[in-house]
Amino acid sequence: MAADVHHISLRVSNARRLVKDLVDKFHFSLFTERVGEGVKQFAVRSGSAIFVVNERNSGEELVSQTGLCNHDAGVNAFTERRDGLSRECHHLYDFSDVDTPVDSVCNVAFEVEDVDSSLERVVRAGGRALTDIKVTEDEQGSVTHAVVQSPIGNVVHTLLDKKLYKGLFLPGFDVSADSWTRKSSARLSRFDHVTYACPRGASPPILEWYERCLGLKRFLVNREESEDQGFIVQGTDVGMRLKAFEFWKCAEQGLRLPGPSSDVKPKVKFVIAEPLPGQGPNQVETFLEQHGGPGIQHIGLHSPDIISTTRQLRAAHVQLLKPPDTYYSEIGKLSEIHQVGQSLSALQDNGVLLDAEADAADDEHCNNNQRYLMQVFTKPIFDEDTFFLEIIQRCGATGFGAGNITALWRSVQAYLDQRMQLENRQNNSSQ
Ligand SMILES: O=C(O)C(=O)Cc1ccc(O)cc1
Ligand SMILES: [Fe+2]
Repeated sequence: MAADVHHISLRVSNARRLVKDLVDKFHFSLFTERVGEGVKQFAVRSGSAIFVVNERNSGEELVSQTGLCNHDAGVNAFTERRDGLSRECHHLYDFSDVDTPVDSVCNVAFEVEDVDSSLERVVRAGGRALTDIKVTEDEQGSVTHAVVQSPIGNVVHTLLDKKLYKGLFLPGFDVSADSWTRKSSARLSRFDHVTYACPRGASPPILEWYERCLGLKRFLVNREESEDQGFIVQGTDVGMRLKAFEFWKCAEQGLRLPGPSSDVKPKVKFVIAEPLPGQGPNQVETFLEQHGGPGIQHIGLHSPDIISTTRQLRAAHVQLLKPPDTYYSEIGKLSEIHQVGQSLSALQDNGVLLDAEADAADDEHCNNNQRYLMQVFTKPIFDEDTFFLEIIQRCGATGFGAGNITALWRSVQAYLDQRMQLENRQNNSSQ
């Protein structure tokens, strides 16, 4: 199935507050919104990355009476209907059957060639449609969509076809009254990857679902990964299994030689993280506990200039995770950094991690063909220790670096330990 991410929806208790943060701190622009009785949906964009911020509230009953629902496309032999229509219309292009008790990222919406055939494939492969096929329209044209349940917790996927639509975003959304935007010298350009957290042993059926229902394909996280075990990150205080998958580029575009002149848009990647057995409390389990089940743990956003973006984030008081002090003095790290032409002090001052692909960094003749990536991570952006953002700049590298994942794990662990100590101290002093 040829598809790509159209937008990602979040469901939060205070939508304006999050939108303001995304604009002020991450330099997204608020460009369109759908605000009515009991409904608040805002769309912000940076490059091709679009977040729809939906406000969760208790006003769902109100919505079926507001007349905002659009007509059904009619024929649908395979939908399990329940009372989905009014709830879906609460957050248009979404489905809020099970409302999350905490802020959460709940919908990765895909743009597809044809909703009918995509939905048929999902249902034939054992997936579940949550809504009928719907057509929404305004004077700019029409959009067809349907929502399917993902195999992961509260995450759903909206399948959208907007070939017949010329408007700014989607029918039902108006130009935002506020149009918040910021000047920016280092704007985030696109979604790079979406990382799910799931319980131990849960990744095989999840992968199968994505392959069967949506046609995504597994790829290896890095050269150290084994096909059946996934990439195992394990150390004294580290333990998780990672598997990754993506839409297969060639299925849609035919075989094209990759290279600087190629205009093939990189596809969003998906990563599943599951904790290994025998671990103490760790970041994947903390997510599952505080989120109330599996879901989207973090999203990687691509920056064309990660050092400038990180400086901008720090100036806006975004809390970023610092890697352990030893990270930059690990054996080989300095030469890895110099070999790809980056500066240790710029990376270290900003807490940016760098990972060069082994074969490229080891080969001293490989200077013009270096493949590396740089990453930096925020602390959780909601009230709970759940969802966070990552800024990533890829310079030829397509996977995920083993060294960086371990460093990230350790810095998240240090942050969680600190939070736990603080809570314990507060509890003790209030007794
Ligand atoms: O390295 C990345 O960017 C990943 O997305 C892998 C990953 C997944 C889960 C974690 O808790 C930490 C790292
Ligand atoms: Fe990531």
